[in-house]
Amino acid sequence: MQRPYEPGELADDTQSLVAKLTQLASTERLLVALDFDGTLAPEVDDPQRARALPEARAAVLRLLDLPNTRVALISGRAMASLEHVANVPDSVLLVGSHGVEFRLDSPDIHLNLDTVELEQVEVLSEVLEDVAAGLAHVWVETKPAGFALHTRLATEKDSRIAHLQALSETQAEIAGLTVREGKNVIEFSVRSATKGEALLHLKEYTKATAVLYAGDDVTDEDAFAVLRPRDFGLKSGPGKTIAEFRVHDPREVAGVLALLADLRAARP
Ligand SMILES: O=P(O)(O)OC[C@H]1O[C@H](O[C@H]2O[C@H](CO)[C@@H](O)[C@H](O)[C@H]2O)[C@H](O)[C@@H](O)[C@@H]1O
Repeated sequence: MQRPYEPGELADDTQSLVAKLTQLASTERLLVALDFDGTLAPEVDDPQRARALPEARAAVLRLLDLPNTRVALISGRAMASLEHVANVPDSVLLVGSHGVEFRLDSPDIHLNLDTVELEQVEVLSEVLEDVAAGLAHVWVETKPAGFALHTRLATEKDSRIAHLQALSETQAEIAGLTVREGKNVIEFSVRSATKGEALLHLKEYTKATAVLYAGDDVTDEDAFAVLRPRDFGLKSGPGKTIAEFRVHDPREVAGVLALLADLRAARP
């Protein structure tokens, strides 16, 4: 088992990270918004088996208990899948399907696809299931307003074919489709929404005076893009980013969240 994270083990530029985190911790109303896969939970082959690291979960629960502090998860997962894998108290605000689905302080989740969208979902399903059927280890995950085509366990060649076929065949059938490329996945949605729009909505909803956003994938860049100078952007893992700070992996994300909880709990 890995030993617990110690402050001082953070990746690059620890001093400025701690200084900015200290400033963030003193804000009046704090929103901590977190991506799930690759940020709180290490990547695994079966999406339904992904779980937040125990230390990440513990830090989230500590933050949740602090006054004037809200915690949100903003994920590409469908809401039902996010609820299942995250298994967090109802007071955590949830955003699913990259900003298409919201679970705020009431249990109701409204989506209400119109007739055209419902037809598009059906066409998408047929096209993508067809692509997946012809290639080994390529499979389709269903979401309320679209689908994710997973290629994690496929060969590089099959993965390329899957992406090319899925892109050309879906776009030939449906105009204006939202397409998002992620880690070993390509996603198609009949509703357009971004994590940036979701974060702005949550910021307004919580009346937050400052925000921490942490994420690891390309779609998280939309959320980093709406952060203001007083906010805190944290990228988990490698890859191009506009986030101000970076750590190596979910374990280090958990370390940052634990330190934020310490700093916020200790503020006068
Ligand atoms: O926005 P996120 O919370 O990061 O969700 C992004 C996608 O996560 C899931 O897929 C990814 O994680 C899986 C589990 O580690 C992995 O097997 C897969 O290769 C990754 O792409 C989820 O299945 C997708 O629906 C999410 O959009």
